[in-house]
Amino acid sequence: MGQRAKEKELKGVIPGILRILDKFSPYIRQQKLLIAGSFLALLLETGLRLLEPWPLKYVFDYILIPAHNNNTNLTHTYGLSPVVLLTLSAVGIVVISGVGSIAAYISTYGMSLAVVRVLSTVRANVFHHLQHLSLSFHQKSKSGDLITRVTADIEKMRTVTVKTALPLFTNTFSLVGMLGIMFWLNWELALVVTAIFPLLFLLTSQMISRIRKFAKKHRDSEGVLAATTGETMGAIKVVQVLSLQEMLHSVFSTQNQKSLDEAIESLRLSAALERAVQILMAIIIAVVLWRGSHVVLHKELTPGELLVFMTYLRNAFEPMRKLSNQIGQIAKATASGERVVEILDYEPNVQDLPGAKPAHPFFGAVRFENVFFGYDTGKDILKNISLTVQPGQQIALVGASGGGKSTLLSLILRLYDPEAGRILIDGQDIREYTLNSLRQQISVVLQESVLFAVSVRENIAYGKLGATDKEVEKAARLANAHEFIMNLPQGYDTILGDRGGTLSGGQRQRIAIARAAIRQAPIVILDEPTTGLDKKSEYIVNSALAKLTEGRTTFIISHNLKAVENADIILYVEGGSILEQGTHPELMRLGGYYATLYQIQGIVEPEGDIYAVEA
Ligand SMILES: Nc1ncnc2c1ncn2[C@@H]1O[C@H](COP(=O)(O)OP(=O)(O)OP(=O)(O)O)[C@@H](O)[C@H]1O
Repeated sequence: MGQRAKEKELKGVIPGILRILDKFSPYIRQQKLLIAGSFLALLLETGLRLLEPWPLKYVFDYILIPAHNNNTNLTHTYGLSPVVLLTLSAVGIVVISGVGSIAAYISTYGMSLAVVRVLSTVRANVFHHLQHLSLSFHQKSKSGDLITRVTADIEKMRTVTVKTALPLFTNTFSLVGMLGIMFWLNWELALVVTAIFPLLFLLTSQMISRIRKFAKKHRDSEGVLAATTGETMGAIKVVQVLSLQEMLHSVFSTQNQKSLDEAIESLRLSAALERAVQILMAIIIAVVLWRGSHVVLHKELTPGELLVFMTYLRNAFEPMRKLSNQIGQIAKATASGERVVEILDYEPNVQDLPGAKPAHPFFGAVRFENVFFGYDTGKDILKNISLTVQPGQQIALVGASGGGKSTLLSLILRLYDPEAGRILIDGQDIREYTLNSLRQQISVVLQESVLFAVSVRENIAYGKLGATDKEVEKAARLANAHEFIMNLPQGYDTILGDRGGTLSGGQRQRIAIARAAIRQAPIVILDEPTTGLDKKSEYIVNSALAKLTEGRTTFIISHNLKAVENADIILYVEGGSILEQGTHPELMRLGGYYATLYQIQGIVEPEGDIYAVEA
């Protein structure tokens, strides 16, 4: 492999680290005092580490060797008697090691604290950012994978930075110091030692990018595993009903094996690199010992100095041996970090425009002007939609499945922005309002309302943050939910199961209506809110909805034409266009799509039955 190719491989990790540092720099800057203090302690620790072998040198050169040579007349050295020198050296060993340990403690603790603080801020920000990313991003992402990025990937970065990167940083510092002193003692021997660096560089650069590649694959596979687990657990009822357990188990096992294979490959590469470095180091030690002994015999170096040299080499050896493993770990953490940065790099495509202002309390006039929209570019789902709605009007959207009804209403909430045309509320383009102030004035009840695994009270109060208990109860009464809530084990304080799984469909809808009602929003969106309910539940939910929507601009999607025949405007939507528009009598007179559908429903469903077939 050519030198250029090797450089290219190393380039993967270093820019990765730089990208991560750059993205995290605002959070790192918040900890600058702590980092600076820990760095000073690190300098002191390094200095003392370099001093460690020197007492031995003095004992060897000035006491032991002369004594060994039968020099009974030991001279004073530096004006000190041999006993004082010996005592000072012994005390020196303890003091150097003691103070060095305190400095090491301060630097390790300080740096670790800074890392933990930075990463916990990063994690909180990633979570915040994720919540603000547009629906289009979330619809394309796997939630399990996103969870892994927020949890396991950040945790990986934390452990590796604290346990690996910081010690590596410290070791690199002392290595530089040791090399400086080695050159000062004997440049020839020091050159032999430095000869190892290009070799080390070649070896590690060759392996590092492969380790990183497998680590990234492994992390991605872990994300896929988490996604499969999340998806399966989230839909466990469907899985059991359809007996999908064995099929999903086999999918999971394949993914699991793939993830393990990648993990093993990156472990194997790390281990191979570590052993190779170990052999390299043994060769260097042998050469230095061989050559160093000659130098001592030629009196160019004292035996004590060779001892210092060898001690440095041994001290350097350990970190260097670990270096390969550490670099492997750092490569893995870099892969994790890049996955986190990937999220932070996503810009929400629906966000507050510059100059957006908080909306005034809406009257509820809504206007679509030649609106075009598609989820994927080049494929229009909505085509040239124009519509005018007066405050307080009830608008029903009916038509075939997949015609674009839900999409049309999601544009009012700015879950997506139109590709062409505009939507106005009270005469002003909704993009000129801040997102929050726009959405706060729209209440939504969907077909399957999602409840959170918190108390009933909190679930309702999520509709208006800071709502009082009185407001919650009032909303629940309006939604015909108060009675059944009071019959729950802890009333309003009953904690619901995941996604409200402990309640019936009708009860969930009524809590969702209470959540919508507490907002007292001037615009209400109902997307098939009674689908899937039995007759009795439907009746109760419908009466709650009637109270919720009274006097408010209301958009309702329904497949049951009888349920919406009293609407002020009925829109027949198909293929992304409004094909017919008017009141029930007008559309019946027209004798078009609506009238045909209405008649079909009347034939299939006996008169008065509020159930309807899907169009
Ligand atoms: N997130 C999405 N990404 C890509 N295409 C989508 C997405 N959501 C909906 N679509 C497509 O857009 C079209 C309109 O869907 P939409 O849900 O608005 O129809 P609908 O009239 O509300 O249908 P239904 O009555 O079944 O709810 C469909 O062809 C659908 O497949």
